Amino acid sequence: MFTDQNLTLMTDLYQLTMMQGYYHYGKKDRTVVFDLFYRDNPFSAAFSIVAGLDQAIEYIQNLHFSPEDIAYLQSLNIFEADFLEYLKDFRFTGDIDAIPEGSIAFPREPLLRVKAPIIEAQLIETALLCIINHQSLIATKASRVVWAAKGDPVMEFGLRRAQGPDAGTLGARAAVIGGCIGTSNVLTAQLFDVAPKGTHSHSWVMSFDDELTAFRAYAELFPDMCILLVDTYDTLGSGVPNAIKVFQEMRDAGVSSKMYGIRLDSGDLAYLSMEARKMLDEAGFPDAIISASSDLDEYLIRDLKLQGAQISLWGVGTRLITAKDCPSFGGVYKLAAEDDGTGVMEPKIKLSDNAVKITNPGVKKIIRIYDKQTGYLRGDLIALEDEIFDESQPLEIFDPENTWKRMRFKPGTYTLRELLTPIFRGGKLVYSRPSVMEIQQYCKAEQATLRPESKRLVNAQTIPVDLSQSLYDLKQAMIQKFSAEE
Ligand SMILES: Nc1ncnc2c1ncn2[C@@H]1O[C@H](COP(=O)(O)OP(=O)(O)OP(=O)(O)O)[C@@H](O)[C@H]1O
Ligand SMILES: O=P(O)(O)OC[C@H]1O[C@H](OP(=O)(O)OP(=O)(O)O)[C@H](O)[C@@H]1O
Ligand SMILES: O=C(O)c1cccnc1
Repeated sequence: MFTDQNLTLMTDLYQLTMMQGYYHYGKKDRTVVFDLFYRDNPFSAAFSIVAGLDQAIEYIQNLHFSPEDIAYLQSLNIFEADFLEYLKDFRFTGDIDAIPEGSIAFPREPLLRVKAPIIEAQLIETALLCIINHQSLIATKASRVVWAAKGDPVMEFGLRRAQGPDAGTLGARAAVIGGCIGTSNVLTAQLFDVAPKGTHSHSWVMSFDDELTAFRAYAELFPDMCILLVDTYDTLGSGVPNAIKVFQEMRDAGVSSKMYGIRLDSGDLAYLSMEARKMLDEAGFPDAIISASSDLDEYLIRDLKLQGAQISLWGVGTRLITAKDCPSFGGVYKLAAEDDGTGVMEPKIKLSDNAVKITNPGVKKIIRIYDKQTGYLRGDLIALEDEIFDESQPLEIFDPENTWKRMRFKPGTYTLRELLTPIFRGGKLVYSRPSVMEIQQYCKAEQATLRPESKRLVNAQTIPVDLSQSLYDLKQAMIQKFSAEE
């Protein structure tokens, strides 16, 4: 199931009952603004990578109630006839702005901003969250795995252990956005024009009378992607020696391979890789690749490197595709403003006893601040949409929780960039959709704007996300007003 199909009923029932309510009470066309944002980075990271926008676009473009959908809703006997009639011509007619896929993002920033009639904006909450939450989670996890691999290529191998076909296929897409060089999932490779990657399995070896014959047969068929799995019987006793025999036979026969080597899939990967490296080097195959898989993640890869593992190609499955140590991305979708009836967008706020759960009111934008000299990201500012920031002026930002914590930037020392990009205007797509490999390149450049301290796997240095003075003042005034009304 993919987002180029009609997924209109892929929503929570309450969105439809509320739509019926907006219709019934004559407020369906009231314009509102919703923000899609999250409150905490997954994996205790200092940032997240946003992904899934392209599927969100397809979802919006295909949004309509088919005759079957309407017949089904009618069969529930909870919707009024005129509302069901209205649904026949339902389409998304609003505006969407979003942070481009592959971007670095931080908590509380609107990743996506929907401005639309309330009846439309309400319906799409669930699907947008489902799509963006999942891919952002996997892209972020992948960026960590790739970071731990320190420049070694990482292949995504998780399909068989993903939480279903969509998670496996779109998760692999997100993994490539996060930096994986390719995926074993051929459907992902086909759909998104990314590299299919792979070796062979134990069953291949076991299906032959002996390991050497299995290796020879594979090498003959696939000399240019000849990564032999050496751990079926005895990694150092037979696997590596048999692989070396086959590499020698290829060389003797004048077969030059673009890519050859071994894969380790069990045992002590550090020890086995170091021993295998020695054996391959001594046999005259210093360019033979040693790849590894076996329940790997960013921590194990880092650890294996610290142990001196001689692995230069990584296959990462289960723990990446399932984001095993943090299985959800926690994005939410909250009302930020509503037309007051005269065309003016009135800010809305959700209060909470928990300060971080109080929403930021109003129609907002995100301004990213870079150090002009180093290009490093210094902080983000969430501001009201009509605010103007001028790089030729000094800029001061402050922590909204601890307002004495301030950062000051002199003119000439910083540059600004607005993150939210127009995607839909009046229901029409106005965004040119980049390819997954273009998004991967952009994501790499994005990550280069972070200092290494912010990419650490544990205790990463956080980056300030502040509110502009105007937004801060508005928020405080609204908190006071609603607290006083209680
Ligand atoms: N040198 C190492 N240091 C830390 N972790 C390692 C090292 N070598 C392997 N590992 C990890 O330890 C775990 C190995 O688990 P385990 O011993 O249960 O299985 P295995 O060696 O893969 O064997 P099998 O597949 O036969 O069950 C994997 O997550 C693997 O990545
Ligand atoms: O360990 P992961 O990170 O999840 O990577 C994917 C795993 O899937 C395969 O194992 P599996 O036992 O399913 O099949 P095999 O017989 O090919 O080893 C492969 O050998 C990896 O170990
Ligand atoms: O090609 C591989 O080596 C592979 C593919 C899927 C899962 N594990 C390994």
